[in-house]
Amino acid sequence: MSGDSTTADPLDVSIPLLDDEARQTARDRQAELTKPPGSLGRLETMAAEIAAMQSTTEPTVDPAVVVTMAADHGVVAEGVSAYPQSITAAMVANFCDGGAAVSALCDAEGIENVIVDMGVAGEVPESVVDHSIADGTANIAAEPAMRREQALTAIAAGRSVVEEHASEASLIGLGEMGIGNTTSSAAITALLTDTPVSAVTGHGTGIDEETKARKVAVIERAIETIDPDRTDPVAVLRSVGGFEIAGLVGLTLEAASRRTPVVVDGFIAGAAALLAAEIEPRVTDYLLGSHESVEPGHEAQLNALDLEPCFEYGMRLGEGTGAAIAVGVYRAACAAHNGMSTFAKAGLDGE
Ligand SMILES: O=C(O)c1ccc[n+]([C@@H]2O[C@H](COP(=O)([O-])O)[C@@H](O)[C@H]2O)c1
Ligand SMILES: Cc1cc2nc[nH]c2cc1C
Repeated sequence: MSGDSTTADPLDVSIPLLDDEARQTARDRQAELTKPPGSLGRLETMAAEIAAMQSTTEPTVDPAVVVTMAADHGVVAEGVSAYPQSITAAMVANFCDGGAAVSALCDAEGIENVIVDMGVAGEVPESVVDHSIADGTANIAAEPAMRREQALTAIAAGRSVVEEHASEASLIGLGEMGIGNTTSSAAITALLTDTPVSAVTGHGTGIDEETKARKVAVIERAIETIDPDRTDPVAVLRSVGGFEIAGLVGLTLEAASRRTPVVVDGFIAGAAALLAAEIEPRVTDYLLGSHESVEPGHEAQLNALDLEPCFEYGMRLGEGTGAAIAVGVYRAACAAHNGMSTFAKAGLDGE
């Protein structure tokens, strides 16, 4: 974002059109590479789409950065998660020690993992990027999660994270951590995809059926009581969202404005992507799929965003784990595209 992020309107974003010429050049090259046309399947399309996003003849994912944003949720007081709130801060410390799943996967893929505190209720290590808005959101069962001004500050913070920690990134993966955030994400998804709450609410960290029924009731009551204007994404975000979700909204908007592809992770990242797309629909041009989450509402998000997942491995962890794995897939697509020989060069053109 140009200028001072504290005074500029965080929703004011200009997203460039995809470069159709670069996409066509990439497709033409794919047809000349030493393989039967189309034989690399979706890897061919992936390379061409990244070329159109980056406006280049040599699409790349490197350097790749996964940003993991963390925050707490007041709604955990309603007993909607299988784990206590303190796990959020504990996992942030684990990210910093390199001991989390996302840490191991980022190490394996040569990805930088940036950890951001957007509103964790508890002590976090000093090495964490600090954009904490408050010690967790309010309980949406009783009141809106945050003030509108807090939502806007969090979006601005997400945008500044790109400038300050991922300005050189060729690709950014969305990651998050926050006990209770599947409740927020289900509420956002129900509101923005016009789907019944029961159809988009899942087992999160592993709750039983009784707890899931309570989770559905809590979300339904929150939506009924707060009754946000569904056509105003910031109203939806501030009513039932979370600080880490708001940060990811800003991150996504800013990355797209810089032609940087964004790999959407699971259900919570998907909720952030839905909100970003409501703010600026062209953001969807710059989104790439990762896995298909076990959370039932993920499918409604992927449909609304017209996003194809790369794999379905039964994952439901978040943190940016799916995005980190997907980087390897997109890297493979770019490597084949850039590194292969053509029929003419390799003397395979039948002469
Ligand atoms: O990414 C997903 O699809 C996903 C699905 C289920 C759970 N999670 C993670 O689990 C936490 C939220 O689960 P819960 O049950 O506390 O709402 C949060 O830290 C997420 O990163 C993530
Ligand atoms: C241990 C643990 C790790 C997580 N990572 C993302 N969400 C999580 C939830 C729990 C409970």
